[in-house]
Amino acid sequence: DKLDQKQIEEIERVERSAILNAVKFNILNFMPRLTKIVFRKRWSQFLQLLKDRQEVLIPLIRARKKASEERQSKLNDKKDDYVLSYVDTLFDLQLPDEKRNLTEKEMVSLCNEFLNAGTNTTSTALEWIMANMVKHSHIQEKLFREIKGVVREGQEEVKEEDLQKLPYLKAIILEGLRRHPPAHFVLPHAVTEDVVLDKYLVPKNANINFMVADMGWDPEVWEDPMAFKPERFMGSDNSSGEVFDITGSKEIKMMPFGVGRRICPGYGLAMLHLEYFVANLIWKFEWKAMDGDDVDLSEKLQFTMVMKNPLQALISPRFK
Ligand code: HEM
Repeated sequence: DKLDQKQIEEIERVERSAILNAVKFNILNFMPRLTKIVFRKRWSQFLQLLKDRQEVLIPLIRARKKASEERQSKLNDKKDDYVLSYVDTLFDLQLPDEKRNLTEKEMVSLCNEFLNAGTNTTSTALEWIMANMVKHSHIQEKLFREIKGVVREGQEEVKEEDLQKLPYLKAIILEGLRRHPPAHFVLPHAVTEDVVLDKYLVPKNANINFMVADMGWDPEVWEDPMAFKPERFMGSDNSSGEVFDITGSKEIKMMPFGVGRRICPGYGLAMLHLEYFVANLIWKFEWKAMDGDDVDLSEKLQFTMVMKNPLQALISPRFK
């Protein structure tokens, strides 16, 4: 909140270029000694990007550290309006094995992870869901009617507390995450000891990952998996009748946020954001395809799996 527009644009510039180059730089994770020679130019672009990012974020981290120290020295019994930020939680963190605090560069790396993991994923999911609202006008209409049944006449905004009364909205978000998970894989994991799984040996330290998208499209688990049908998450179509457990604590039918110990720590916030934004975008506007054009759902791998042709739609206010 306290940054000016120029600072925000600078952060956006360095974060955005990291995202746009993520796929290109991926190869540098493998055999750095070799790739430092073979991909010399790519390495120097990557190092420049890190430097740029550090130049933008380190002054902000230092300013925050100063503010938090000043506050500590003045602290008395009175409560103030200080809101603990993510970076505040990093200052006193001790690495248990090395018994040291984080370096500034490590903090930059973590802030970068948090900023990108918390924005790009949600905005990608939102675009896919809205694309499906444009493509399937009957689903959009059904959602609008559901909201109308809950939100009072003349109420400008769908409020956070209204969201829990909108099961069809929730079903649309879940279906969006199943059909178009922003991350087709989770972050790389590794096993800490040799494990035998289904007769296959997974050796200690081996890198493993999970095919998130394919799990959500498995025809043995999901009927007509490539169709966008929110109803599959509603009462009669959902045999247990329970709210779908996105954390996969009992069974894993899809895992757009990963599952277990390393599940996305932001999944609650992400679900809230998606429900809130989709509800309000549909409550306030009617969304239609351009000139009767169909919506192209082709994918492109960026940092997340984005729409190859970004969504274009005609939107008109519902209330004038
Ligand atoms: C629709 C939105 C989102 C999706 C689909 C998503 C998905 C994921 C996935 C698949 C992972 C990897 C899990 C694993 O390695 O097993 C992950 C990790 C992570 N997510 Fe999210 N995420 C979303 C939103 C958010 C938000 C809003 C935040 C923060 C406010 C966030 C912060 C993180 C962080 C920090 C990690 C790394 C955790 C770690 O290293 O263990 N994500 N997310």
